[in-house]
Amino acid sequence: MLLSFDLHGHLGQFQFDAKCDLQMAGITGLFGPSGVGKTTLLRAIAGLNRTLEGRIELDGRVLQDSDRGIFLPPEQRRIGMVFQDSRLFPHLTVRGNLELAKRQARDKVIPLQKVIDGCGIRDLMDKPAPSLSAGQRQRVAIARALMAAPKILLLDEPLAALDFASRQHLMGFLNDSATPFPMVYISHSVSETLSLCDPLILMGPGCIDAVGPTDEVGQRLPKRRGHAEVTHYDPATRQLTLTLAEHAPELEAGQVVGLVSEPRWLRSGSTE
Ligand SMILES: Nc1ncnc2c1ncn2[C@@H]1O[C@H](COP(=O)(O)OP(=O)(O)OP(=O)(O)O)[C@@H](O)[C@H]1O
Repeated sequence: MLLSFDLHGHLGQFQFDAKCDLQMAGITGLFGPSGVGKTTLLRAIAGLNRTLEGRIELDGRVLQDSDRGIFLPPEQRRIGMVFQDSRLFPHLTVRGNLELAKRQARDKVIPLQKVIDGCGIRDLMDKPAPSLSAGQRQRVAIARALMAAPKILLLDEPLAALDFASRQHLMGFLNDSATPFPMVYISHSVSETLSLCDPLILMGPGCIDAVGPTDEVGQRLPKRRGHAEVTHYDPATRQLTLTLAEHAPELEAGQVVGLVSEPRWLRSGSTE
């Protein structure tokens, strides 16, 4: 399924000019520093941003062509979108939200039970939407977007509110679900992007910097340097325990995170 866009315009002082032809399959990562226009691009593709001029075409269908005065509204684009702070229909339960989405689906529906298990929302089904925590709401928002069976799904930091275990579980499920619904996935986490996404789009300020297979483009992602304190040293096994001094969700338990320089206290066999 081909997604093409050629969009340009201003958002206040911010200048945007991005062009790309993307063969959508699986999960495409959209990566770049804060403020370069990732959300702006996804909102434009979904039809939620009328400020940018230009052309968007998905699977042979023109969604926007400013020269010809074409701008399909979001509900006619069949594009799903999950934001970091997605809202659910507040007057409905979780089940009600999912059933409503299912009614919009035309084909390729994933069985409800599979979505419930994949998103880990079995215990939430009869809860009113406003009673959910941020992480629960996020899981339901992903489930709802999948139930609507969009042509493509745009995910803007969808796992940001989730704990490590839920994130791992959902990443596995999204990976499995990406066959019928190709996805574009924004994340600030380097490890999440590298493990989940292929190909990758790298954005610079208001523009596309690179597009290509994760093997190649992934080399350009920033290498993170973690600051950690030594909280334990066992002289018998010479094993160090480090505690990260900052939140670094992309670093996983058991991962080698760095090198201790000048470990004077190591030589003396003491942690003083
Ligand atoms: N409605 C608006 N009016 C003026 N400027 C805007 C508007 N929306 C976005 N911008 C500006 O456009 C730029 C891109 O914003 P955008 O949210 O798309 O970036 P981003 O790459 O998604 O950032 P982040 O990773 O922090 O979410 C920013 O400089 C932002 O201030």
